Amino acid sequence: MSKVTVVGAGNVGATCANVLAHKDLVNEVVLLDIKGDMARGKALDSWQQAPIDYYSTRLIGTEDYAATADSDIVVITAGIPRKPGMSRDDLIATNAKIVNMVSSSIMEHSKNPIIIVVSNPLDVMTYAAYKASGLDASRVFGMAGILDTARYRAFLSTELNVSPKDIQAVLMGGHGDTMVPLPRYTTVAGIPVLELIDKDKLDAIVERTKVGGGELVKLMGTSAWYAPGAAAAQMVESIVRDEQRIFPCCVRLDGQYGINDMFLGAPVKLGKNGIEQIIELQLNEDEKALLTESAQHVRSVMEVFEKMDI
Ligand SMILES: NC(=O)c1ccc[n+]([C@@H]2O[C@H](COP(=O)([O-])OP(=O)(O)OC[C@H]3O[C@@H](n4cnc5c(N)ncnc54)[C@H](O)[C@@H]3O)[C@@H](O)[C@H]2O)c1
Ligand SMILES: O=C(O)C[C@H](O)C(=O)O
Repeated sequence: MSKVTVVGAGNVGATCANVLAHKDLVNEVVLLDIKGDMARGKALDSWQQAPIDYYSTRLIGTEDYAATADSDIVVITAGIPRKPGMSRDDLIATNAKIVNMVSSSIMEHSKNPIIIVVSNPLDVMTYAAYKASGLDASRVFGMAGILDTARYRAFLSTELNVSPKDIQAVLMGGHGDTMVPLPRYTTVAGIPVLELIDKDKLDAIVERTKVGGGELVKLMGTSAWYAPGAAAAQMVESIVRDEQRIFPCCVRLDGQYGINDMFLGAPVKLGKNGIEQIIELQLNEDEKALLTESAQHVRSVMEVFEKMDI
């Protein structure tokens, strides 16, 4: 694979492009934005970092989809972020149109790319990109779970005073306050987390994780970008290197977990073909109930999307 396009040269997109360049994975990263000069400026700035940080990935900034031709992977970060007091779902009216238009424009220039959606509301925007692109569901998926578990792992790392490198976790459901962190599947260097932390402290961390995006929106007046940009780049890396890594991603469920025809967070294997496998965990009744509640919420936002005149 030789070419990745990142659409949206704002906070998340520019960070993702910069992290990708540092990984030296591909020949070219195209950064596209309706603000062409902003995209050109950020691409040039990142390219001028190459002699300092030693990478060869060329960065091109543009507003012209012709420059995205034959992209292997496209990361969509175009769209507005939320402000304090807003939910991610409040972004749907603006972002559905943007994601729809971006996905169609990408398909005019690339035959069979893999699309990773970042724009919010994530689960429904991934569905929008799937519909507009006409690609197989294994090639259209969303970034959320890596970010949400990273927050959960970071909070646990602070509480337990252990390296975040040693904390493994998985999380399911929609990318919103109904997300489902799974303590039963959380380990610290192989030790079940419940052997290391009191249940009430763990419950507090789970609750903080669920509103982790909102915590940052309150602090900054806009949403996060360092961890989100790096999370999307990590997905690209697993695909380009065909690593077959297992991450929670927003994927189309087709009967798995008893859920049909909707995009929702679940653990998957990521490789050169995109989603190589959806992993079905043996959830207990409580976990299943939380997942059902989360799916119902995403379904209600999907219904809003279906009624929109795009
Ligand atoms: N999935 C996640 O976990 C996650 C994490 C962080 C942010 N997000 C979402 O990502 C999106 C971007 O966030 P941000 O902080 O980078 O916002 P931002 O405002 O910094 O950047 C968005 C960029 O999109 C561009 N844009 C708008 N319409 C466009 C179009 N039609 N074509 C091309 N570019 C267009 C804007 O010009 C802007 O530069 C938001 O919707 C945000 O909610 C999702
Ligand atoms: O919280 C947001 O609005 C952005 C993103 O979904 C996040 O979780 O950081």
